[in-house]
Amino acid sequence: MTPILEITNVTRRFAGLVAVNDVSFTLKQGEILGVIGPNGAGKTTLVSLISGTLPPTLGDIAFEGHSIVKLPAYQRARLGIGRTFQIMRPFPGLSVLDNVAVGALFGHGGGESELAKAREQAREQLRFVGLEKFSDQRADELGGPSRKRLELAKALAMQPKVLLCDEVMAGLNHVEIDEVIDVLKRVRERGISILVIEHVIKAIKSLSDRLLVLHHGEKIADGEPDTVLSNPQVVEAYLGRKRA
Ligand SMILES: Nc1ncnc2c1ncn2[C@@H]1O[C@H](COP(=O)(O)OP(=O)(O)OP(=O)(O)O)[C@@H](O)[C@H]1O
Repeated sequence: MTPILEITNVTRRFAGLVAVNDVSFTLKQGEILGVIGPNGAGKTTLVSLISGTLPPTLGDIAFEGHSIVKLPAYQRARLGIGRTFQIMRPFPGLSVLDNVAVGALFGHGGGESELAKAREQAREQLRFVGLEKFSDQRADELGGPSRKRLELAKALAMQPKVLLCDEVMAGLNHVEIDEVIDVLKRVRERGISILVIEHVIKAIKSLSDRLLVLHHGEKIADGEPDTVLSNPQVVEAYLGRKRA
């Protein structure tokens, strides 16, 4: 079966710095792939390269077997690539409901053409992530944990086939992390493939089918979570440093 995403020899340079260095991997249909690595390893850059907010310097990215590397971000979103942002950016003057409705209006397949339908779709996503009771509140008045859920609801309203999650658990407590894990597992049950960047090892281990490790922009491991986490190079590069 063709992988839903195929990243081939992708490199991204910023002036003298190589943020992502010749990285290749696939995301299979219906898979949850965890991406870990120390600060500055290139994780967010990788998500930006896939979603199209940054072009790669070299390499190719294919979605459902077709190269998307020349497409702008909005076209990739319409094909079915949704993402959350590490730095959350709700539209400040809009309600929680309308923040999500914007995603529904512009999402996969061109989105809902009418606002009423978009709001209905937004309501469904807010129910799904457990934020329905905040629907009429202004988005910029939400607390941190709820903003993380809002990011997820916004991305889901675009009806993606692939969801790219950039640290949706950062700053959450254990209970909130378990709730987000539950939401992401239910997202996968809907048939959506997920690439998730996370620093919380316990969370990403319980969530992911496979783990990929980046270090200084290079892929240093890719495989079954227990095997990857006991790889000496990974322990040295990531876990060792984190404990220090
Ligand atoms: N727009 C940019 N211009 C210049 N350098 C950048 C830019 N974006 C990222 N970088 C650099 O690229 C490297 C990789 O950054 P990136 O944000 O992808 O890492 P990360 O693994 O997501 O880190 P963190 O875990 O801290 O979020 C870093 O050295 C960063 O400073």
